[in-house]
Amino acid sequence: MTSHLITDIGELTCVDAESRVLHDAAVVVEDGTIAWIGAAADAPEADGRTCAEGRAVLPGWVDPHTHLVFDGDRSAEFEARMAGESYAAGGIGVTTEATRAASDERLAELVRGRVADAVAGGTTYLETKTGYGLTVEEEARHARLLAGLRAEGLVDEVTFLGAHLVPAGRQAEDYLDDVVGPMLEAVREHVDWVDVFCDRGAFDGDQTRRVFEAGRAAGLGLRLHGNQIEHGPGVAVAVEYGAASVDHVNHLTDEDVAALASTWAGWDAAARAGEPGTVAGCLPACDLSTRAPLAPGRELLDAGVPIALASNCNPGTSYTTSQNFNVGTAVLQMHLTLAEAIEAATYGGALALRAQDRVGSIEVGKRADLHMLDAPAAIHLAYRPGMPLTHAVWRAGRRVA
Ligand SMILES: N=CN[C@@H](CCC(=O)O)C(=O)O
Ligand SMILES: [Zn+2]
Repeated sequence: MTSHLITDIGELTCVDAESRVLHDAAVVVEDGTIAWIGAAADAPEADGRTCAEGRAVLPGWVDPHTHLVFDGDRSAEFEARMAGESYAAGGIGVTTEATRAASDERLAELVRGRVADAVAGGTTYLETKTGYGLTVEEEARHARLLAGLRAEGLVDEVTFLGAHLVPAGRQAEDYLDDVVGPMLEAVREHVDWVDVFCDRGAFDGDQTRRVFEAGRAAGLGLRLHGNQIEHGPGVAVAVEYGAASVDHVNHLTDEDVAALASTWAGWDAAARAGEPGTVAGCLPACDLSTRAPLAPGRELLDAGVPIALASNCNPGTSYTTSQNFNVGTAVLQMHLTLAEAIEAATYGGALALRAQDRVGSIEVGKRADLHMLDAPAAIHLAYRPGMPLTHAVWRAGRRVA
């Protein structure tokens, strides 16, 4: 057994059920797991030692929503949007064409680079998706690539998003026959989740139900892109099927918020036990990049709906993996407290991936995923937006940045 002591931590944000923030603290990691937390003065001896010199430490970010398998450039589309164009789902087809043309080696190199960027920004637990293949062969190729990276420990959860867009030249129902049939069959062994883009220009409520039925029957967890472009059935379908998360949530009615809150009736937040409901995934970088109204994170929290902050890294709507940026923006623009924003980007993401018993907080027995800032307090994430504040990152106790 090897142990490592991280000591002289100026501010330790645990994100545990009591929301403890310790000062002059220390953490001991043993074989990749958090073994001890307490006052630096009381810390036990360990084989190795890192002195934080008063810096702040928090859990590594959990990013429960990314699309990292893509090639091609859509900066012109972004520029047109900044000149007044609206975001439309059709851009997915542009990336699909470029991604299909990329070799396995090139795609793997691109994904590895994006994961490295995420880790360098403090992310230690990451979900990512297919969705720019949109044929049986291509979706299977992307799912295989991601499963390989998961086996290497580079990504943590893999999602099948064959229902991202109806590809050019296909009819929706005919394409969905593939998605719920041979495509699902081909990706099944490589993926953990199934996702659907339920919105204008993509799939409607009944089409989403069809994919959910098939995904559930195949043993996959359910997640959804919904209520991004306009108000629609996304949240209602996510609630109906007990999806782990519904992400974007820019256009919500009071009924949507109440329906999401109702899914948490079996969850004891104080004990962090019971049956978790549907997490609302808020994507501030995406909202800014599409000039959409920021997701109503404040209202959702006030209504009792746990939220997650995710990067949604993709070439169309959110070309960033920076959770530091999202946390700063959530405080500055979404009116979350710092504690709420950090929890949403750590424990909230873990809940959205049903990984809350393993990651998302600094507690004895959890995986030692730690993020040290080059700052004495985590509020610097909002106080100094855009600054390179990540100083060191440990994933399962191993220093990765
Ligand atoms: N909205 C659906 N999918 C992505 C965008 C995909 C794209 O435009 O390439 C998203 O989550 O924002
Ligand atoms: Zn997305």
